[in-house]
Amino acid sequence: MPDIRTAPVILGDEPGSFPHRVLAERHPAIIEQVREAFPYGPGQHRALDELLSSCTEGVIEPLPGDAADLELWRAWGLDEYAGRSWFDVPWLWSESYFYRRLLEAVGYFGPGAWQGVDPFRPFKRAELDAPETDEELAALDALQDRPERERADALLHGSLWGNRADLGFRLSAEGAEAAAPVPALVADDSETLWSLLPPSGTGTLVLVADNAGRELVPDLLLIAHLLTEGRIGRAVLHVKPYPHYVSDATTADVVDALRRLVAAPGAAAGYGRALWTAMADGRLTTAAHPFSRAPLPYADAPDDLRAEFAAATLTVFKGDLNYRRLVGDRLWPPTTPFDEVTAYFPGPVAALRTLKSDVVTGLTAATEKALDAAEGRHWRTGGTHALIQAGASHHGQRQ
Ligand SMILES: O=P(O)(O)OC[C@@]1(O)O[C@H](CO)[C@@H](O)[C@@H]1O
Repeated sequence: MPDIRTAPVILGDEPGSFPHRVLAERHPAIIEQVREAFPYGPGQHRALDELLSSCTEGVIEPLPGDAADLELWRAWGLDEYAGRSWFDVPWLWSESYFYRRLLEAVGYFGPGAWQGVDPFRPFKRAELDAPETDEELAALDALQDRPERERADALLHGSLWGNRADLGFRLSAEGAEAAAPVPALVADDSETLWSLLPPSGTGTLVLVADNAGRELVPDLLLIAHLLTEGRIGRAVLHVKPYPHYVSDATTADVVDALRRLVAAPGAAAGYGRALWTAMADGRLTTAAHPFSRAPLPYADAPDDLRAEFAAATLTVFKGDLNYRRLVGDRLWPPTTPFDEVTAYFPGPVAALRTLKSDVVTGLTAATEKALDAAEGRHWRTGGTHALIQAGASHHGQRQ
């Protein structure tokens, strides 16, 4: 049985590795993409230049002394990592801190006229307005006459594969959407997941969202279905309090997605109206907990968040980053049981994720062997495979 304390934490220090490429190539590309998308002034250009040289050849700089979240970041490890190379500290930490610094550089935290302006908004909007979104919404019309379980499965898969539409990922994986996923699902615990949400259920679903746009829309459709069909009585949608990892959803993105749904033709508008009503009467709420953007695994979640997860009927984590944080950003042997790495979690938990980083658990030895034989390491990061994992037997013990 693998020892969960000894699987190595992923760093970005190995040239040629996926994490190294993210730090050395993706982050500079994101800086340039954001710079080109806005008519920023000289101060912002200077700050972006400084961030570019810091993250490629410099060291991690501390936050300004008056930053409102300074104490939070100190509690999350800033004092330990400041002064070290971005490549030598845990990759999860390094990436998360990069996004914090990017917001700083463009004046997101103010004071000033750029306070609160999401540097990723143009990309999120473009995706929401894309013709592909129209096509996906139009496909709902054909679903309406199908039995409940069939609709539930279709919407679960919509939410799962919606995770491929992550904008940051596309910067370095153009074409992944068109590639044939073989086998598409490397693990499928959907029966367990549905058994946790029976049609007569009245419980609470916590959905920890990932990306805005073409991922958030199907997440919302799934929630609408579960509420309307009585599989849950309430849903809490956890989003980020600040823009993060390019396309991560914030409350503003939820508003955009809901407005998009209610304005759509056909069945989509009905889902949108059901959600709008559920927001008004409190059956659907959004949450933006500070820990949602922490550079740490969910095993380190604070007590208030643990209590919320403990009280939920099911907590669903969406996407690659949330998966890394749920199981720990470590190089697990892929056959490490999902139940084992999530044993600390205080309630029933599920993950819906396309594979876009090296972390994976819960595979059978045969699946791992077949994937390695067919693709080498590419299946881990290419975004062409996905998993549905769920576990109900938890002790909630801290690691
Ligand atoms: O969480 P998401 O949106 O599914 O994916 C986030 C991601 O694009 O960012 C990281 C690299 O920057 C990887 O974990 C993953 O590829």
